[in-house]
Amino acid sequence: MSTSMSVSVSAAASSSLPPLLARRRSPPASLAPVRSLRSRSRLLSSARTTPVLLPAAAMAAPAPAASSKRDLLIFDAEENLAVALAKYTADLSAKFAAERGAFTVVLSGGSLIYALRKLTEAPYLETVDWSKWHVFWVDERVVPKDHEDSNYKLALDGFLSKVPIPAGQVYAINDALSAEGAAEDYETILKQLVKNGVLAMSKTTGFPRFDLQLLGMGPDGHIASLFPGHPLVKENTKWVTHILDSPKPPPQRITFTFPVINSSAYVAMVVTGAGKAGAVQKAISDKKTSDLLPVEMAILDDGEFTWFTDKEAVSMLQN
Ligand SMILES: O=C(O)[C@H](O)[C@@H](O)[C@H](O)[C@H](O)COP(=O)(O)O
Repeated sequence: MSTSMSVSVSAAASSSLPPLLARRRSPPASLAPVRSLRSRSRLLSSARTTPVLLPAAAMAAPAPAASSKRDLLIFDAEENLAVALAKYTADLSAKFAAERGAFTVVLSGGSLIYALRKLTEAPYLETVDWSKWHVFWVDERVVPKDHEDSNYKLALDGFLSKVPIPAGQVYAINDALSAEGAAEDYETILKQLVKNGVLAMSKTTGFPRFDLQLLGMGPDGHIASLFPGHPLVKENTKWVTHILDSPKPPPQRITFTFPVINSSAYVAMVVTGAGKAGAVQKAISDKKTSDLLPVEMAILDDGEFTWFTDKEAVSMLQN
């Protein structure tokens, strides 16, 4: 079992790092396997990062599963985060296109879409094999697709309209249905894609295994439309469910459930800004309480979970 978390900080940011992180640039010999450090270095080779390993006790997630791995990347500026996120995503696109002939990518709403902007520019616009992409939403607001609140519209305007992904491989919700109907319909579509081999299944969990989920986190620690204290965080049967009383407007949404998020091969948790520092601090702390935030419940069964953060988002970690 691997309970380590590796930490990488942008070289440009190192002089202003909190002492805790800066001090741990020379890790003791007893730390996590070098293998995991090597794989991170390869993946982020153009991000000008200096990987550092922290001991499990310092950066533990709650009970990681057998093959899960967690990394914390800290960037001095959102611009550098966006550069690294584009390379990370393009590298995974190439890997899965070669391995499976398809790349299943899940988007959230919010600031994540802006963070993907470098993928729409050179070199990625030309080098990524966009024909292999299949795009999904981890959550969607139950509004018409051209509504300002639509996560589909947000992604279309900021990302999808700028890259040549085949239209038939972009899986928006059916906005003519109720929230309950749209969730059931979305789950049916996922099951069809499993049958035809586009979407993988986890051999251990029995839930679909997306290649990459690109997620954001709210200041309250919510991810997808799974909110703190809401009964939906305990849903463990459905793949997709609905919510009628979302504390973040609009109230009606559909969302992937935790078993689907946690069956992913890769999750990028993209979190910036001081407003999220408290939730990041709680999520990364080794002191776990019974009132877990939804982001703390994102524990991959067999995959790699990577935080993409900026200095502001980790500003409470030294405490
Ligand atoms: O539909 C939604 O509301 C989003 O999918 C939501 O889950 C989002 O990812 C987080 O709230 C973070 O949003 P920000 O990055 O904008 O804070």
